[in-house]
Amino acid sequence: MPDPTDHHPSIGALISREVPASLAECRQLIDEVDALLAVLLEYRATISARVQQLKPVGGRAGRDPRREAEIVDRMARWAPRLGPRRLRRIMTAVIEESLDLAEEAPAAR
Ligand SMILES: O=C(O)C(=O)C[C@]1(C(=O)O)C=C[C@@H](O)C=C1
Repeated sequence: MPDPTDHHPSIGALISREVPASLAECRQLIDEVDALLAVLLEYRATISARVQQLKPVGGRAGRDPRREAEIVDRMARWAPRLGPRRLRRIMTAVIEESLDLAEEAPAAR
């Protein structure tokens, strides 16, 4: 898989900055990164809700552990310090919350 920052150069520029030395600057950068994470999580949840409508069995009943393991393994290539164990915990929460949202508010058709 190509480096994801190849397609999103502004993200590449953001993460290639040196980690700041001051608390205020670190928090400012964290706020910037968290805003991006929020936008991406929201978008991911929207796509996941659509997938639930497209699968023969959607929602929690159609949970696919093999697909979830593939997602984590692929992500671990781009987040080697977090690694698969932490990423699995993070992505399990992300996926479960997405399925929960999809049940509450199905994707618009
Ligand atoms: O790919 C799927 O089959 C999905 O339902 C999407 C998704 C996800 O949000 O990534 C959600 C639940 C599955 O267990 C696996 C992945």
